[in-house]
Amino acid sequence: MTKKVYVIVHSLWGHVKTLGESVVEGLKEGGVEAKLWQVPETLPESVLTAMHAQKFDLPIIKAEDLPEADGFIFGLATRYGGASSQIRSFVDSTGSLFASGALDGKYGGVFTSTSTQHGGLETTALTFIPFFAHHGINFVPFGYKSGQIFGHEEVHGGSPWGAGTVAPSDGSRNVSDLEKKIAHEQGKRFAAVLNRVQ
Ligand SMILES: Cc1cc2nc3c(=O)[nH]c(=O)nc-3n(C[C@H](O)[C@H](O)[C@H](O)COP(=O)(O)O)c2cc1C
Repeated sequence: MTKKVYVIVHSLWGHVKTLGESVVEGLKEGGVEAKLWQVPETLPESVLTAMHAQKFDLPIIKAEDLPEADGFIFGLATRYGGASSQIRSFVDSTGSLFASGALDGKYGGVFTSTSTQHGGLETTALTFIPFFAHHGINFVPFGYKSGQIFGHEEVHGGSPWGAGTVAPSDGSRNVSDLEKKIAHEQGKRFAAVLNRVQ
């Protein structure tokens, strides 16, 4: 049966969403079903307006949607070196799935977005792993095998943890072609891992 992967993002200005679209394309190329979701927004409208937040036409995920997928890849916009509270709030809503072990044995990955090169790309990924561990979800890293994150010719996000982008909050930089390529490859590699297991 075709495996199903949910790509779940929180994105205020679109960078994480753009990466998520490339991850979805890679997953599909890798032969699995893939769907892009966003987590519920938790900030008041007045704050979102002040932040010039964008609105995205993506379905909003609920905890009870998770068991139907074989894997999840979370798109994490960094806040103070970790995942945003919107993502944290969503994972905090998975308590009943934790209690029943509904996600045990599934597969998980992450990709990240920071406004600065060293503003938390790795800490955001690393500090999200306990969520997977507590649910018994197998973390699937991006690794180095594809070779795509070795280059030094241009500034780029992405690490052995997962794809990534460098997204200054003044909107002066869009997700680069290389970062999209890395995100696409992450999706493809995640699909390959899923297709290797029962
Ligand atoms: C409250 C807040 C805290 C942030 N903290 C960090 C941070 O610790 N490090 C960093 O590099 N960028 C930080 N950023 C920048 C965001 O991570 C960046 O703008 C975001 O990843 C862009 O993704 P998006 O366009 O999908 O929303 C912060 C942004 C906000 C609003």
